[in-house]
Amino acid sequence: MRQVHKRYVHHSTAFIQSIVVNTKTRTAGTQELLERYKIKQSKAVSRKRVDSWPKKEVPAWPRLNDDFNTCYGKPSDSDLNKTNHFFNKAKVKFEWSAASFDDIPSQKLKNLTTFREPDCNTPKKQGRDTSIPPAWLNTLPEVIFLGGTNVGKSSILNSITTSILSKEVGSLARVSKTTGFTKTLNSYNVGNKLRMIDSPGYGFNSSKGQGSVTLQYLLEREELVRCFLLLAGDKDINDTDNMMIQYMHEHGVPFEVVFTKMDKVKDLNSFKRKIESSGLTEMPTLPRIILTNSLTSSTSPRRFGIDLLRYTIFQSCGLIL
Ligand SMILES: Nc1nc2c(ncn2[C@@H]2O[C@H](COP(=O)(O)OP(=O)(O)OP(=O)(O)O)[C@@H](O)[C@H]2O)c(=O)[nH]1
Ligand SMILES: [Mg+2]
Repeated sequence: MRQVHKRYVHHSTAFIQSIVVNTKTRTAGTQELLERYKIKQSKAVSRKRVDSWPKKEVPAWPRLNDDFNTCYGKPSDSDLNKTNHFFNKAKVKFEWSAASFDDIPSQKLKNLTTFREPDCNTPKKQGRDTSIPPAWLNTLPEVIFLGGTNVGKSSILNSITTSILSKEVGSLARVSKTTGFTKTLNSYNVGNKLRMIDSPGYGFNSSKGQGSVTLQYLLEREELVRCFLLLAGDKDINDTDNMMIQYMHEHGVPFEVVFTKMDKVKDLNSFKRKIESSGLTEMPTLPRIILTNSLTSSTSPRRFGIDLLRYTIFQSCGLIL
């Protein structure tokens, strides 16, 4: 019986069954062999199913992240792993909020040390503590998310700082359906290596003051290393977006373009035509074009493009070559 086990252990169920039928002797050993074979087969089938899931989950649009950025080449797996590891593990802290450029703590300090004349006659104000936490004053590279109101600036900040495996996005920056929700520049310290700045959007339900704080920040902030201009994938690029692109280009402000809400894009061909006719791919500064979704849905069940965005941020901060 032992020999039969050895000889037929790799044969098909039908063949083993035929032996059983032919001999008409359903011995305990053959039965056991059959059962084991069935279990092995069912495990192989379920393994196959698991392997084929991710492919089915990838919609067509994330592949455009390669097509639109051919001049940069694909980041290596090891670099992507390094950046993902950093953003997955880094402690992220909200630090300051600024309604005007001079409200930014380090700018406030600079102004105080530059312009304040010693005035011995004025008595010191009592009670109010105006000290700035030293942690807010350390110089770190900064990136800013810009774009129209409701385009998904606060959501992308949450998406970057949430583990890529998690479907639910964190709520560090406040997100709202109300257009024009973010009213100030808001700074988030990421692992004490860099700062990400959320900004008030331009366009509908924004104010002149919010626009000027952002523009002043773009021109004067020494710590700024890269802007990420967000455009909604499911909407047209409007005049204000074009003015912003022109403004950054003319003033030599380095920027990349991030398309958000790609999960809402129904016609990928017309999306491609939109990019081609926008002139973005012909700009001499060659902005990266990064396509993302911060919310998951049945058609985009994972958050795509976030790893490339994380990598680009990390690279622009000089944290990876
Ligand atoms: N479907 C989809 N919705 C998104 C995505 N990103 C953001 N949203 C939604 O868009 C709305 C606005 O998102 P916010 O992140 O608050 O946008 P914002 O640019 O910060 O808006 P303001 O602060 O008002 O300028 C919210 O209802 C988000 O849930 C996305 O990738 N896909
Ligand atoms: Mg916002």
